[in-house]
Amino acid sequence: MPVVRRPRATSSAMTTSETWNRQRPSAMPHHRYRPAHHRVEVPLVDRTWPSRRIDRAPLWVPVDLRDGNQALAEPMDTARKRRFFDLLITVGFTEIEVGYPSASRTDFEFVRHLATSGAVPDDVTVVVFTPARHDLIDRTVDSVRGLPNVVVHLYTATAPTWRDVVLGRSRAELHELILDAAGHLARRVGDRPGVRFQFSPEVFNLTEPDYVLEVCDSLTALWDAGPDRPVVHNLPVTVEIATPNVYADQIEYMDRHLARRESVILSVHPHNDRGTGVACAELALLAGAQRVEGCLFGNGERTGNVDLVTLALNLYTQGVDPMLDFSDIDAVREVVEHCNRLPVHQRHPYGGDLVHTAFSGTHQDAIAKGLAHHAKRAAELGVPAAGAPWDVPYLPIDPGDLGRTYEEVIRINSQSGKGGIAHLLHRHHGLDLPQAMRPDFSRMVQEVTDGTGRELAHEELRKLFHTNYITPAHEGVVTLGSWSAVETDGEHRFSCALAVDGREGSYEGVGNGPLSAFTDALRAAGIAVDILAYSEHATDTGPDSPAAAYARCRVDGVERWGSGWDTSILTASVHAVLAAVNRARS
Ligand SMILES: CC(=O)SCCNC(=O)CCNC(=O)[C@H](O)C(C)(C)COP(=O)(O)OP(=O)(O)OC[C@H]1O[C@@H](n2cnc3c(N)ncnc32)[C@H](O)[C@@H]1OP(=O)(O)O
Ligand SMILES: CC(C)C(=O)C(=O)O
Repeated sequence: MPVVRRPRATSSAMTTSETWNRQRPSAMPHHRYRPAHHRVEVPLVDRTWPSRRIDRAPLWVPVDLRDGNQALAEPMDTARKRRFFDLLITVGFTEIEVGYPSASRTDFEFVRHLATSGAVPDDVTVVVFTPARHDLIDRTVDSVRGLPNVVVHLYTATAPTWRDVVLGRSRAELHELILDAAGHLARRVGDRPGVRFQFSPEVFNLTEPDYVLEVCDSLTALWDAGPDRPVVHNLPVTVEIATPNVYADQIEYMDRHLARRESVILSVHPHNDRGTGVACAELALLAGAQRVEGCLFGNGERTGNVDLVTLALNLYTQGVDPMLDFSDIDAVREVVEHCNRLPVHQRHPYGGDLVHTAFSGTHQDAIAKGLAHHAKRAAELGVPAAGAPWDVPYLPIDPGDLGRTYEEVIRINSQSGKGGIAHLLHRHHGLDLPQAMRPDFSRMVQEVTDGTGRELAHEELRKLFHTNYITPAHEGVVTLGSWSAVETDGEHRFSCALAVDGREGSYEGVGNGPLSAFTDALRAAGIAVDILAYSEHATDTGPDSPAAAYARCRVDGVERWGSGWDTSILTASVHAVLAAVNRARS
């Protein structure tokens, strides 16, 4: 039998990974697929985009009413489109793709509705989409009659597989078809002021770069673009097939080589098939893109168009004005969900229900400390908390900036810890548990959440705290009847009626404070009590606000926490000690 030798490892990394990486080959037929670099080659070696920064917002162009709409099981009717359009205006978009007028009567009529209803503000440009067919171009041009600012967007797929399989045309034949359609469009538009042109070589990311340049440059010339009437060349990732750095190289290459560059607006249109649409758009901006097409919350064909909300708020959290207003993100989401009839995922960046919420203990602890630190910092700077620089762990954005409250930032389940629990009790019920008491209550909460497997709302936390730490003062084996505490010349005297295990009696104690006098009275009743820790605070502002008191006591050798809650601080503190006594003796 021949000896099969394993090839020797060529690097130390390989040797190491052979020892720790024990994954097994999958049974899936990965050999059916080709790596991206076999399908697309970008002649760029001296790329500069990796060391650039994005310091301003691009021109955002929402395509929800066209690309998003064409991906819906039930396309929007005029009422839904209008609601979406109005939202886009409110958010601040100034260029909006409104439809594919030659596709359907609904789309055509919506554009006519915009042209005749006064819905389009003077500074807003409407984009309409058309394939390269004379009859469909005619219908498109008819649709925009009366609209003052229009971009007519012509598209044709240019990638080899589409040329060969879908359109059945060679490079030259397809180029000819595009020029013919673009010429027809230009003739139909004539010298109408306020109309500009856009071209998308669909599947740009799989098209040979020299072919894209050839086609785009010829259109720039045909449409006679100039800096005052620039053409938009929109270079889509129609279907993602490569890592985002490849797209960035493609865009930088186009940025450097497109003719009459000052007369061209370089636009990008990423989809999200590999889940990297946002990364593609951001790297494309580094690489020279000036305009981004996408949809709110990433609706669109298959896995969606790039999400403009995420892109804009990513910029915002870098201190860059996104030029869009998402200060009521839930209202935006509500309209988008209504119009698309699709839900936004709970984990969706920025807009999902759960994205500002921490369930896990260490995250909650850090957030609670971070929020307290933020409030302190704002006070030191003399500015409202909403105006102070934001640097709170685990929260990349202040939920308040999106119109969210802090209510949902921390929620409690079995993954939670003492920091989060204390934060909720404090925030919602004014109970500021002493640090040393927090682990004790946290264990109690953990027992419930582990036992039920479910979340505990802040009201349930309060009840649990109340039942375990406050109620025992009133319902234990030691009950306190009428009592009084007086001070004479620095000496405190505590007189009370006590029932211990059902035996009633009157007792007195003295001490250097009311609580030590109370423990002295308890000692007289046969209960040895040491107060090991004690604290108290008002639970709200104002003279009538209740006080909370916390006491850790050693009672006949057993240590327990107790708590009291009363409008009188003294009563609260007496109850706290009594609750600890009862917990120790139960
Ligand atoms: C990446 C994108 O999002 S592209 C936009 C996709 N959006 C849509 O398709 C929604 C709206 N579309 C429609 O309503 C219809 O497809 C229409 C009205 C445009 C055309 O309808 P139909 O005439 O019935 O053709 P059909 O839908 O089958 O489209 C395929 C034909 O269009 C051709 N075609 C595809 N893209 C283009 C284009 N950009 N320019 C010209 N022709 C094109 C195909 O080659 C094919 O032609 P063939 O019939 O000669 O083989
Ligand atoms: C044609 C362009 C704009 C497009 O929608 C795409 O490629 O996804």
